Amino acid sequence: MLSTIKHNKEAIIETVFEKSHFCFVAVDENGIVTFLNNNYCRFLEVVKEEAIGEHVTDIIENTRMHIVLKTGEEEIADLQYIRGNHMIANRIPVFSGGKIVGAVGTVLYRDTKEWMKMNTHIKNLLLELENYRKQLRKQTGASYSLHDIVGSSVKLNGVKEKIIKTSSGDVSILLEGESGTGKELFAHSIHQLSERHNKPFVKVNCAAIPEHLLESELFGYEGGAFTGAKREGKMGKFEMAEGGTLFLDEIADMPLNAQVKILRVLQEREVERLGSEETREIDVRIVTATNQSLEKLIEQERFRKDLYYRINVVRITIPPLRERPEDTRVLAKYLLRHISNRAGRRVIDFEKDVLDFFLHYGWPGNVRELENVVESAVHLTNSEMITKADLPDHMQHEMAFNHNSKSLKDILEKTEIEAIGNALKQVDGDKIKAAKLLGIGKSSFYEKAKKYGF
Ligand SMILES: Nc1ncnc2c1ncn2[C@@H]1O[C@H](COP(=O)(O)OP(=O)(O)OP(=O)(O)O)[C@@H](O)[C@H]1O
Repeated sequence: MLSTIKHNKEAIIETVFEKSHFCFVAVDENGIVTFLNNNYCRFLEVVKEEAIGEHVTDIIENTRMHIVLKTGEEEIADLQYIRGNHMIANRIPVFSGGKIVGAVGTVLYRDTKEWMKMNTHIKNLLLELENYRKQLRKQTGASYSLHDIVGSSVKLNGVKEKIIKTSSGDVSILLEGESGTGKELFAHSIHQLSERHNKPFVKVNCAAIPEHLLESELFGYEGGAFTGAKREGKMGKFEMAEGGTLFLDEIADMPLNAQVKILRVLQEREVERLGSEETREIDVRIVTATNQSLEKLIEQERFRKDLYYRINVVRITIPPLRERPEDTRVLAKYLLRHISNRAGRRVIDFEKDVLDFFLHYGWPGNVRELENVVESAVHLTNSEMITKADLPDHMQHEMAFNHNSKSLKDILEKTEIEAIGNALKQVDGDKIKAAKLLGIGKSSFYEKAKKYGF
């Protein structure tokens, strides 16, 4: 390559400067034009011989080449208005022996139309790519990947790393974590990162399907297998996930009968539709999630130990939001952007005290709770900023308290606010019942409720 350049230096320079589509100009340290290629001459409608030797400001409208000579700083992709158009220019100072000896300028696009054409072309390609991605996600059922999981706390990054390490391969993964921590997002990501990514991702929410339907949902049935069954029969979720991933969400709620059958399917790698004697081979990877302790359920004999060992080959624990407060701010901002776009409302940010509060709040409902709080605030706010007044009442109470939460009196008050709020929630706002629940008199309850604004 170097020897080709050496031997054909002039021809190469000629091609780069004269034959390429771009416009080039070079000036010396005083801003005098020393080179202007034919393209640029045509664009400026000047004669080359007459332009060379003139000061660049006399030849090029709105140029900044002389300024770059002074600042010594390059200007890349700058918009320059010239001959009725905005063009896109680069200006680069030339140094020799530590001194500026001139500058070169290139025009990348002679007008914004040219640039727009290129931009539209790229945008169209990106749109096409996104459409293919969407189609694939629709076909496979897995809509999220690791990129959709917002947050970069040490704890969350640790989880992401574990997911990356274990996704390829067929090992069964148990995701555990409190409700709303993002277990489903991680299950999708595992599928997307695995070799099975272009095969189906099928989710079964074990808590949402009535017990008597669970087996037919999972294993399918033959036509006429039971009263009410479809004539043509039905494919079960195991078969639907063939070649891909079956995500069993809320596995702790799986009835014991179904647990036995699932264990058999996992051991034998074959399913039998209800009402059929025929077995069908299946190749499915199992990912499960739980927000309850399976160990406790085993102690209570509500979960089978053998199934537990099958599904718990790799266990990944998703930490609650309160244990990774660094993620709260970025998540809140991401959710605000996402929700306000979807709602078509211009809400751009949170007031500082709201973000500070988010950082210290306990988030018992985790990211789902944060999502709900942002959603309701976007709809309630009257301005472009989310303020304390746009938050749910219980948060406003807590925020008011947090201002001066040092003394024992404050701590007692905080506890009272929490207890009263919780009691009222439990009894649907009935103050008499709430007073009873807390074991205090009616008038004392009314007094406190009034004090705290309930
Ligand atoms: N890190 C994250 N980045 C972006 N969105 C998130 C993140 N974590 C959770 N979410 C969002 O929070 C909501 C709850 O997440 P998800 O349903 O995955 O939680 P879960 O742990 O499966 O809850 P459950 O146990 O109740 O089923 C979803 O809308 C999800 O998109």
